[in-house]
Amino acid sequence: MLIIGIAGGTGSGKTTVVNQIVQELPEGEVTVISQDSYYRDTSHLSYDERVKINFDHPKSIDFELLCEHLDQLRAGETIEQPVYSFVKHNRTSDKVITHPRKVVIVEGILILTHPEIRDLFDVKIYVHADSDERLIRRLKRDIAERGRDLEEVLTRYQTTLKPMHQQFIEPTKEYADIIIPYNRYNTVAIDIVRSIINERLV
Ligand SMILES: Nc1ncnc2c1ncn2[C@@H]1O[C@H](COP(=O)(O)OP(=O)(O)O)[C@@H](O)[C@H]1O
Ligand SMILES: Nc1ccn([C@@H]2O[C@H](COP(=O)(O)O)[C@@H](O)[C@H]2O)c(=O)n1
Repeated sequence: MLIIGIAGGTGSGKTTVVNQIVQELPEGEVTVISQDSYYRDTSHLSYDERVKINFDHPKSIDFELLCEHLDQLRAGETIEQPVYSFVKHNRTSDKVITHPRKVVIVEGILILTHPEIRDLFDVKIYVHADSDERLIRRLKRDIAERGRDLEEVLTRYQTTLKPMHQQFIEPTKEYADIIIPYNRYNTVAIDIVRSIINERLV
C-alpha cells in the first residue's frame, strides 16, 4: 500500500489537487481520506458553542481515530469514515464505508503536524498558494458551499485561520517531499504525482 499525505493551508487547493490526481487513475485502486471527516464529535455542545471552536488548531481533530483507521486500512480492513457537516459544525450520523486500496491519499490542513501520522506517509506533499489567493478562494467557497457569509469568513480568518496557519500549518512545509505551487492550476505537478502513483500500481 502507498500512503500519500497532502497538506497545505485552507483554500490552497488540496481537494482540487486530490481530485485531479484521482481522475484518470484506475477506479478501485485509490481511496481518499479527508482530515475534515475527523473533526471531533461535538454533539455534547450547543450550536452556539460549536461555532466558537478553533477549527484550525490540532486539538480540534480526532487524530486518535484517524490513526486507528489508517492502521486498519494498512492491515487490509475496511473502515467507517465519519461524515462531517460544515453547516452544523459537527459529525453527522452518516458513515462512508471505505475499503483498503493500493493507494490511500490523506488530505488536510493539519495532517503533517502529527508525528505518528506523518511517519505513516510514503510521500508527503504540501500544496502552496499565497495567503491572499487562499482567502479569496475560501471566501467564495464557504459562501457558495458551506453556508457562511462574508463577515463569518473574515472574522474567522483574522481570529484563527491566519494565526493557526502561521503557528501550525506553514511550518509543516519542511516535512514535505514535494511542494506544489498552486496559485494557478499546476498540471505538470499533478502529472508528476500521478506517475509516482502509477509506478506503484504496476
Ligand atoms: N488553482 C486554483 N485556481 C483557482 N481556484 C482554485 C484553484 N484551486 C482550487 N480552487 C478553488 O478554490 C476553492 C478552494 O479549493 P479547495 O481545493 O477546496 O482547497 P482546500 O481543500 O485546500 O481547502 C475551491 O472552490 C476550488 O474550486
Ligand atoms: N465546522 C468547521 C470546521 C472546519 N472549518 C474550516 O475548514 C478548514 C479546513 O478545511 P479545508 O477544506 O479548507 O482544508 C479550516 O480552515 C477550518 O477553519 C470551518 O470553517 N468550520
